[in-house]
Amino acid sequence: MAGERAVSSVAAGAAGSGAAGADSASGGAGPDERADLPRAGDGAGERGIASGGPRDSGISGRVVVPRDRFTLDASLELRPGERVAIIGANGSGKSTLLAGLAGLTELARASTVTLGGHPWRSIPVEARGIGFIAQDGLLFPHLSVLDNVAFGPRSAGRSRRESREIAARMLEEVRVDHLAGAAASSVSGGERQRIALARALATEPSTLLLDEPFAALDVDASVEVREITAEQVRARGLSLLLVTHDLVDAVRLTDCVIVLESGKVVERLETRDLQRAPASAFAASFAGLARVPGTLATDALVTASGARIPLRGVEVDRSLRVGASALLLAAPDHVELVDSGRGAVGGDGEAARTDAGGNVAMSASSFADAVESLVGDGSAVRARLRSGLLARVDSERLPQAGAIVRVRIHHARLRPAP
Ligand SMILES: Nc1ncnc2c1ncn2[C@@H]1O[C@H](COP(=O)(O)OP(=O)(O)OP(=O)(O)O)[C@@H](O)[C@H]1O
Repeated sequence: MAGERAVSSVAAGAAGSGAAGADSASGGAGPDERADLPRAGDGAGERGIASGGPRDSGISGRVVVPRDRFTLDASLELRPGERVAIIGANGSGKSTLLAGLAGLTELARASTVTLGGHPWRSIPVEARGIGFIAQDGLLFPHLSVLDNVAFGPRSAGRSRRESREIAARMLEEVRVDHLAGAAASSVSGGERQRIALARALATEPSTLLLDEPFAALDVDASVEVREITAEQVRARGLSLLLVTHDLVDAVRLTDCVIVLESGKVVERLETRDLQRAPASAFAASFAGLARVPGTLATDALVTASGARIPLRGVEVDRSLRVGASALLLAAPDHVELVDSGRGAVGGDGEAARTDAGGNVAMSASSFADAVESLVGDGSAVRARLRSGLLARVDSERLPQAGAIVRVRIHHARLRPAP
């Protein structure tokens, strides 16, 4: 998206303030279709859009945008007040989806998006009640902080004095009122994102579109801006679409997560289920879980890439039958290297017994595996094991790649393979 954002910086700055973006410029419905809807310049901004109008209503339908390698074709359902995280690998189309809804990228004719039941194109951008914040804030560098925030209300037809009063109030709400007179080009990253939030809020949006708004900030600033954003979103009952690569953002700010893969929605789940029941590989890795394909060999043992993993500490889905393909989901913090064992993987000496049907039941709680590599995970080091599991490691006693180790799972889930 970088190129598009750069050329659209004025529109992006204005998107939070309701100025025309790409798709309104590209036409859309004729005058009759829009008769009951607010228009640019008809004073809608001064009165605010009446409740029950598009601003208060959900967004739903297909967003279609052709891209270089694929066509984004994402079905979306955002109910009023709902907060949704959009996650996916780099280049999966997350920013394209947001840019399309912000009016910064033209939607293809095949799109069927509606806002409150009205066709998207029939509603002028400034009447959609959408605020947009990009990773780098996109403030107008030649304006003061106050004038950046006043831009939206001013464009919507408010007087200069009124617009500045609104701006001052918004800056106070996000706790950067002391910067009102500063040049926008002189503020820090954290301040810039708060000002961008104030600017979006000054247009009284009902939906906020946030494209990795905390990603360029240092840890302290990102915590502060995230908390202020959460505060405002909740206090105002805003709907939210948040593009993020950060589990904390999703958990703190959203109720629901959609996963994009090559422009398609491949999974939608509640945020609280991210660490419990992610179906896609991306959602599992986003949640920090190892996702290990294996086979339920007995009712007490799963085999995975040569490792024979006892199911002690593992919650097994009731529908799984012996012999079925399964997925073991485990957070690295719940997988411990108990010592560097010896011998071949699988020949691990657990106390095993054979039941009447010839199935092997394991009584041991640990098993042998091999360290494939060490991987960084934020501030922690993890061991990637041959089975596919990730284990926490003591940074004072890092195992060697290739070492045979004993592993104990304290908590994990075993689900049917998708
Ligand atoms: N203006 C454009 N025209 C055509 N293709 C584009 C344009 N901008 C981006 N793309 C391509 O569209 C695809 C999706 O890009 P997009 O920026 O939406 O992905 P993303 O999921 O937001 O990625 P990231 O996580 O890296 O920000 C990529 O293949 C990208 O190269």
